[in-house]
Amino acid sequence: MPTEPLSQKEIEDRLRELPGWSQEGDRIARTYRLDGHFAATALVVHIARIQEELNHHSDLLLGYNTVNLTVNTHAAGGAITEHDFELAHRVEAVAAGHGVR
Ligand SMILES: C[C@H](O)[C@H](O)[C@H]1CNC2=NC(N)=NC(=O)C2=N1
Repeated sequence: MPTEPLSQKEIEDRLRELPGWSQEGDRIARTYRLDGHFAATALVVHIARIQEELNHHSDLLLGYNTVNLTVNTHAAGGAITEHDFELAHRVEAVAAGHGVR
């Protein structure tokens, strides 16, 4: 998959396909709200497995019942690339199963 930086229009077009996701500076971001701390922690573990499989890793912030994910592509100098959106879609595909609100 290419690691070329996406243009601002490409980023905005792709974010429209990802309700709940937004651009925060040079990253794309999402916060999930779960039903308690253990559920939030379980989602973090699941995300970690996906990230290892993709070899693409976000920064995750675990709160009491929230998981905040922010990501960009280090290999592209911290730009937003297709890798970041691939991760976002993979996480979205499993998040509902964790009972996100
Ligand atoms: C060597 C290894 O493939 C790279 O460091 C991978 C690991 N995880 C990564 N994660 C992110 N967010 N960006 C990268 O460029 C990246 N590269």
